[in-house]
Amino acid sequence: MTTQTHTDDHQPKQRLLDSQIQSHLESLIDENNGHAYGGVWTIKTDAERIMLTLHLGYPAEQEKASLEARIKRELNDSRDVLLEIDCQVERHATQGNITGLQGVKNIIAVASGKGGVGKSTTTVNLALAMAREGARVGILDADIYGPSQGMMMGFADGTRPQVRDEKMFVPPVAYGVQVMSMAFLTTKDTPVAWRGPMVTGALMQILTQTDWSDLDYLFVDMPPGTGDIQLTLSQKIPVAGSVIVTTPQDIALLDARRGIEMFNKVNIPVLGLVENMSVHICSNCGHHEAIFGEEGGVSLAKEYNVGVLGKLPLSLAIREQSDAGSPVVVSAPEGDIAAIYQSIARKLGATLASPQNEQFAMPTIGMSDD
Ligand SMILES: Nc1ncnc2c1ncn2[C@@H]1O[C@H](COP(=O)(O)OP(=O)(O)OP(=O)(O)O)[C@@H](O)[C@H]1O
Repeated sequence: MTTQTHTDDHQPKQRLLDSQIQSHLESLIDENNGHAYGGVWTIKTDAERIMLTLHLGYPAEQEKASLEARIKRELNDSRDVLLEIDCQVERHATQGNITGLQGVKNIIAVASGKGGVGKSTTTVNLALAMAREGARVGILDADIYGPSQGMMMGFADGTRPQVRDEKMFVPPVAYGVQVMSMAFLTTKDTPVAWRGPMVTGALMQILTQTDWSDLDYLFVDMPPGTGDIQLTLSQKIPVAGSVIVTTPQDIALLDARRGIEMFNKVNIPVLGLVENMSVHICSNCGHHEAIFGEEGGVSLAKEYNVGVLGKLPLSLAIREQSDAGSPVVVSAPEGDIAAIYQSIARKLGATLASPQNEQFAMPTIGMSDD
């Protein structure tokens, strides 16, 4: 089997048998999870074209063009290569197999060990990136003490969800994403000095009384930290997987460690870390500077055997666009930063859908130490 990665125009192109195409494609590595694609291809050929359908359990629409080009190079066939991606997101196991939520296939909790690391910004851009990959997506802003999803998604102050049948909230939609937030139900004067049980009770009520419509992924922007509220939510919300947002700063890493341990305790797979504000790129000269230290998230990920889904630079555009209600993934979708969020979204979907994760999602026996 030839596995050429480069073609040059002078090299005579080959004409592969369908079985050869099949074995090339099966051994191709899925860059979103590091494993070979295997038998997920439908192949049709004629005199001029190789028509491929890739069947995936996660959305990857934004990767289509680059993957098609990669396959063209790999096969080095004289015919044209046309790629379609068919995505079927399945419902994955929840912690302890607790009952899932109507209208939602998979809930992803986005957490951080401490406040201010960019968890909400990451959630909103990740959700929008997932939608651009072709998934149906929602966001629940559970960051009760600083709900910011409404503002970042461009909703006007005072936005309220409609109520259906006097009991279900219809989530407002922005950029194709369904959003619910405590901020839609309260006023600025509502006291936020609620105690834990009130907070978790109110959030569970919003979660279950929202008429989520046919979502592949619902991102829950968790309250920052790893206290009682977070632990209770992690036990009650039927979560398929979690993402931890951290900065490379030591203290944030210590806190992120607590986040991983909290999810381990309640048997929620940590699908990966997002390292935020990992380098500063000078807007004048383009110089990269790791102001919060280098590779912190990577070493944490190694220690706990979780992957780093991606790293975001400290960037003025990320902050300004979120504040303006038009996060960078939708305001500059072709830019370098949007590309990082797109890659994180695909990796997240691929990690959740991988068979390795299903094994991890099974309840573990005899592991608990408390
Ligand atoms: N990569 C980044 N580059 C520049 N600014 C960023 C970046 N990520 C987040 N920010 C900014 O940092 C501030 C804090 O971000 P954000 O509100 O997302 O953090 P958080 O972890 O959700 O905070 P909290 O938990 O307190 O709600 C915001 O002003 C946001 O715009």
